[in-house]
Amino acid sequence: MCLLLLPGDVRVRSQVGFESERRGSHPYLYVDFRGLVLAAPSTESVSPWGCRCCRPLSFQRRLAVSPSLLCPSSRLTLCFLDDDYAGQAKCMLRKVGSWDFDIFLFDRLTNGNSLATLTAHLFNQYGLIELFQLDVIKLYRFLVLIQEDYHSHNPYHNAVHAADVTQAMYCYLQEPQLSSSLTSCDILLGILAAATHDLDHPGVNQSFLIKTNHHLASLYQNTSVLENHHWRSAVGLLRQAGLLEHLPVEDRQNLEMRLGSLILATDISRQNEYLSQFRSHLDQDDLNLQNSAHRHLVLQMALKCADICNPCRPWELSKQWSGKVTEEFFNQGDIEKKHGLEVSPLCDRQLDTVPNIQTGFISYVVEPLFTEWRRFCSTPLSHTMLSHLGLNKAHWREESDPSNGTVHCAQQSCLQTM
Ligand SMILES: Nc1ncnc2c1ncn2[C@@H]1O[C@@H]2COP(=O)(O)O[C@H]2[C@H]1O
Ligand SMILES: [Zn+2]
Repeated sequence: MCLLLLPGDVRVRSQVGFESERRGSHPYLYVDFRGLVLAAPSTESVSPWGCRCCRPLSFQRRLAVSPSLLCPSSRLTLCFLDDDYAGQAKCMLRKVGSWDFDIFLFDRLTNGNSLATLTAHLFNQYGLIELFQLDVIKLYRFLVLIQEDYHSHNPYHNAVHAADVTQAMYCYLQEPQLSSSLTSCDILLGILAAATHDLDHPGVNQSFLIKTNHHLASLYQNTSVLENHHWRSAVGLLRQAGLLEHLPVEDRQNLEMRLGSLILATDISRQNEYLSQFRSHLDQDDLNLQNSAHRHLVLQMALKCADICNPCRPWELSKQWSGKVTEEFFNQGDIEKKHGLEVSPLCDRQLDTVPNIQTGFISYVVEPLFTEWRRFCSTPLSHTMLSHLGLNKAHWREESDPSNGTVHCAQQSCLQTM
């Protein structure tokens, strides 16, 4: 059984090629989805793999081009993978629940389509399409829309980060305590929230938006500005794709509200609020996963963990994320300097260093969260994550300049400004 829509699938490639020749420049899309072959005219739903205009092709072949409805200023390209790459990507998905899943490799093997591919796979794996009677074409359309709504030029807040968070979320959803109590609605929301939690991220933080009088800051009254925007963007794309339009209006509204509550929980400046609430439940040992409010809190905590789990990944993966997030911070600092604005904490490439930022972030933000998570979920995965975290912190400590101890304090105050 083929669980995955991969553009490299031989059937997909050959049928598109055939239709493409027969119909001139309007190829049909044929997608293998759980053994089902679907067809959709490209003029209606375009490529499930989205617009390549902003993203350089890696090492794969460009075989067909179709007009774009998603990106009118450019043309959509259907890129098909060599069978080798498709095979390797499919192979990787068999281990989608492994903590050492290499999302960077997966993104290359799917030609930059890790988010859409992974999310579609998880929808399939959980049977969400049948459970929620989803229209697969609308689902593809939605997945393409979200993938393309991430800014590919952001070093960190791009679709690969969203794919990484979605993969981590899947690992947490598989934890026995969660898998035995979550409803299919919780699972749908968990995956949707992970995939959309940073939609349309501009690559700068909230304090930058506030001090530059960005319209989003005034729209959301300087409160969880980015997270509100990610949520509203997600709702906009859900409605645009019509993915949930067949559901009763109250159910749809309820899903949208819960989605918002999950995404808003990723506001790192509010971490202590969520953490104290979670900690007090753990202290009183009163979390009851039959209670929907408690399950929702656990989902919020799971998403928060997934969002900042990169320092808990094996070193080779973790250090890549550290480099990317710092590059984005420093880019912001460069813009601030250029415009004579005060440089935000951690954003000064002349003063801040990757090792110092990492040791501070791990000690003050990541460790406290994952320590509580392990109290809740004392599983091999939780122990593995904390063990990587300790090793990675030791790596960064070795590399950090001992004379630069002030950065750790800066990191604490930075919880307010991230
Ligand atoms: N490895 C890291 N080092 C420093 N900050 C990080 C790291 N990973 C995530 N973050 C910050 O944590 C924030 C979590 O929410 P965001 O994804 O919006 O933005 C993230 C970054 O600002
Ligand atoms: Zn994020």
